[in-house]
Amino acid sequence: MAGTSPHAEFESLSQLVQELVINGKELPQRYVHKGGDHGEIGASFPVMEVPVIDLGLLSSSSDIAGEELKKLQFALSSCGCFQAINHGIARSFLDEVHGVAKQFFALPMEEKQKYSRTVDGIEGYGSDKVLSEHQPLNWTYRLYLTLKPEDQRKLNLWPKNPENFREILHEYTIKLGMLTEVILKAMAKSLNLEEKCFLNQYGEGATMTAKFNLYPPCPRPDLTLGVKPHADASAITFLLQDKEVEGLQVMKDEQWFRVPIIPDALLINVGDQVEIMSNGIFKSPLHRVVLNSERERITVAVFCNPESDKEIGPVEETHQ
Ligand SMILES: O=C(O)CCC(=O)C(=O)O
Ligand SMILES: [Fe+2]
Repeated sequence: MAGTSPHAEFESLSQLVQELVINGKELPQRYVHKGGDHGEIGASFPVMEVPVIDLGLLSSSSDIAGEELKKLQFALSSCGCFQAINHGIARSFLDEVHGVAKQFFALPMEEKQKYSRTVDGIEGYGSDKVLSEHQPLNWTYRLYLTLKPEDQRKLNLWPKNPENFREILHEYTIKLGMLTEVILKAMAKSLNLEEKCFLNQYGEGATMTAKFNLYPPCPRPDLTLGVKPHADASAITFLLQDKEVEGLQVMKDEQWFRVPIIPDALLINVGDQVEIMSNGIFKSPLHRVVLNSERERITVAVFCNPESDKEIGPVEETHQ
């Protein structure tokens, strides 16, 4: 699109997806993903048995906690993710987090565009940033926001509608901040390492960002993706899945597996930073999002990243 600004292109593409949702037209070429090295999209894939970890048991008597830590260690070194249950966040609160995301995405486009990502920024509402003519686009809208450190929040991009959006997101940040500590400690303990060794590298001034994802229904889920294959650059990621519509796939042993929905569970995955800190024992899994032709899917990912100017590296005791 020579002659138009990237922003104008972004605007017209975002309208394109909106039109497609309404009119159900053919898929534009820009959205066609060739499977490439990562294989087919539309095939039926097996369900992955993602280990379910009861976080409440981690603080119980040592035998029971020991068993749960073994399960955690297995989960993180095999598929790189687990379903956390009994995590202390009420079902009704998780429903509210999902609910405010749903209400925001249901607003008219003009209202959502008040929170649009700017041309040179990464935060805010929008679809894929177009960096090259040949880049396959993801079939998604997202709202990306910094949560922590608090003084780095761009509150002008935090929706005022629905009116409890900001309050819910603030509360969710606090709850996940506490869980991050619990999980980083458990990860270290599961490897018989000093319990704070990951947490110390993670640092006091760690960054948390949220990505609210909307995947509209897609007329050709066999040709395109909601998110192309990637591994998260975070230390760990919390994913609040849609309770009704599946879509996440994780790669293990060169094969895609579907991640099942467990109501009330938070899916937690290792990111590249913890893979490094654990000297590669824990895996930052390759994952992608497939689409549904009938139904939209809404998820909320929260990325927890080590303090930005802290150097990280494999924890000493993991060196062979
Ligand atoms: O929406 C999902 O299921 C996963 C999203 C994801 O992987 C991401 O935002 O990094
Ligand atoms: Fe991801």
